[in-house]
Amino acid sequence: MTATDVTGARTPEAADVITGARERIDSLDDRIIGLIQERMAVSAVIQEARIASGGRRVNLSREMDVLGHYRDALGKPGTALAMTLLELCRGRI
Ligand SMILES: C=C(O[C@@H]1C=C(C(=O)O)C=C[C@H]1O)C(=O)O
Repeated sequence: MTATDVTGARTPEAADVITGARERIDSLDDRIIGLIQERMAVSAVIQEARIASGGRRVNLSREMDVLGHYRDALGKPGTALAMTLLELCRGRI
């Protein structure tokens, strides 16, 4: 397969642009995944502390703030992204 086949570009120049930009996206995705894993670990510390103190794992008012933060920054899809992050961090409810 040529670079143009793999990228869907119709010229070698466009294929070069796409190949370079895809490398940046792959690197960004690795960093995003690392940040999500870090978020999961910090969230777990909070949940464990609350449960050990006799509280509940989930705190809905805080989750509303998190959802609002993502919605304000990213619009409606931000809410869906935040819901997925919350599920990753505290499991399904
Ligand atoms: C981390 C917390 O605990 C839970 C997980 C949250 C999160 O991952 O953002 C938010 C609220 C809680 O349901 C918290 O209360 O801050």
